[in-house]
Amino acid sequence: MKPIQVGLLGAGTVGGGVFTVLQRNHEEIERRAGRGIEIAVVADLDQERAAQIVQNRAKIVTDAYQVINDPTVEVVIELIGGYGIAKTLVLAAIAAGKHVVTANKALIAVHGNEIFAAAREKGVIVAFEAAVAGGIPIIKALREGLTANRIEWIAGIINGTTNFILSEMRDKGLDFEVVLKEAQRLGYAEADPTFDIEGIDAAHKASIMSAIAFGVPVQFDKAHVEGITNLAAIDIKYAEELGYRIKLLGITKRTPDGIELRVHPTLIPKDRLIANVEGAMNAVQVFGDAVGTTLYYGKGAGSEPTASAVIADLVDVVRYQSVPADKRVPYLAFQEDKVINTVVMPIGEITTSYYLRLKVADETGVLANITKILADQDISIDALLQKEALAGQNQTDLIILTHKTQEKRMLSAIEHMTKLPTVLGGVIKIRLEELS
Ligand SMILES: NC(=O)c1ccc[n+]([C@@H]2O[C@H](COP(=O)([O-])OP(=O)(O)OC[C@H]3O[C@@H](n4cnc5c(N)ncnc54)[C@H](O)[C@@H]3O)[C@@H](O)[C@H]2O)c1
Ligand SMILES: N[C@@H](CCO)C(=O)O
Ligand code: NA
Repeated sequence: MKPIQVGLLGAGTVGGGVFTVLQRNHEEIERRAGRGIEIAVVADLDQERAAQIVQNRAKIVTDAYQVINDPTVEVVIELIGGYGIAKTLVLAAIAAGKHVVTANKALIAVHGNEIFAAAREKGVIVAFEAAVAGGIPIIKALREGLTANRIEWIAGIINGTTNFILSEMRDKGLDFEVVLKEAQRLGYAEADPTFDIEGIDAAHKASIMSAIAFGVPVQFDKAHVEGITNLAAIDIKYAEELGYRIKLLGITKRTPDGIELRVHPTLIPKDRLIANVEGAMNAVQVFGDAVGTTLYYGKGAGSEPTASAVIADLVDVVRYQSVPADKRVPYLAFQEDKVINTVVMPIGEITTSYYLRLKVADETGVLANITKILADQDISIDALLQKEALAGQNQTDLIILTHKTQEKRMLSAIEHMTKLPTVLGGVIKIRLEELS
């Protein structure tokens, strides 16, 4: 049988990996798929770079529509990125009746509902394993492997760039900017690295996982997003002293009042496996009612790890293209007419524990005032660390860990604390999750 003909849009970091891995493992891949896979035509605006990557293994064109409209092309891989032209091209490919494989989490998170609706109409597959946690088969795990479970929550380190930055800053004392440049050089960072450092990329991925876990539409616009740019080195240090590590987590939880969907720096107990995921590595922890906790670990970025997921999707297309559309695993794991519009709770409504850092005057009665404010909001203290005042200074750092409370109660307590004359400056608040 003739190999399935694939068209590639965007021959960059990931596209290069797809060529390399397909070539190196073509025998194994064909034995698994039951049919060869051949990238026949590639579109890239940067002809020079594309030529270096493609190395005469496929025809190269500049115009993406030449790929989409090529009658021999059955599957289009979209590796351009972003939700601008990529959206137009993916919808055009679907309209032309092509199956689509994409690594583009921004596109799926923002326009996924529209794209899946168009694909359903045309009966084509849209596969996006590479979009969440790169090479880790987390989409497959959530959609298929865990399908017996009522999933309760997911928490993941799903952005390699920020995990790399946090690890290098902590271990080597390197500056934020230096580490970010290195992440860019290694090909981990997004075209616009603010997507990484401001938590947007992680929120894209968390929104996709949330939809698949809970049978809700993709709701990136409802996610609460905080990145790592306001995180101070001193908080990483104090967290360590208290037995915690700070990670940028993407979290989604089922609660009786709705779904929590949030990305922010989070304290995690140091002895949790996920707390020890370092460098650009990713890990996703999923709690299902039947299976309990499961953990998925691996490379979430980089050329070949991401290509691993793209090619797995290509193999799925080969295997399932002849299966009638309504008999395939649904795009978002739940049957389309069973997707429910469960509310995503505003951040004030969520419940979690907290780390607080206050700069306080080194005077008697300071602590009593602060603990009273917390008690008034019904917030219970779990641990307290008061640093010794430096010689000649009559101010000191006070660190408080609380038990779980509602965010709006905490915000109210912080407002009251800030008004105390003995609390100097703002109160730093970082959320804390036990993940057990
Ligand atoms: N790099 C990673 O580790 C990684 C991991 C997971 C997912 N992704 C996702 O994979 C996608 C590709 O990432 P990448 O790192 O390979 O990007 P890249 O910037 O290395 O490659 C993108 C390529 O697309 C080309 N391009 C841009 N506009 C085009 C157009 N209109 N027509 C044709 N080609 C065009 C560019 O010239 C470039 O060669 C993105 O969606 C990214 O978020 C990347
Ligand atoms: N910029 C992303 C690439 C993988 O999606 C990261 O750093 O994880
Ligand atoms: Na993946």
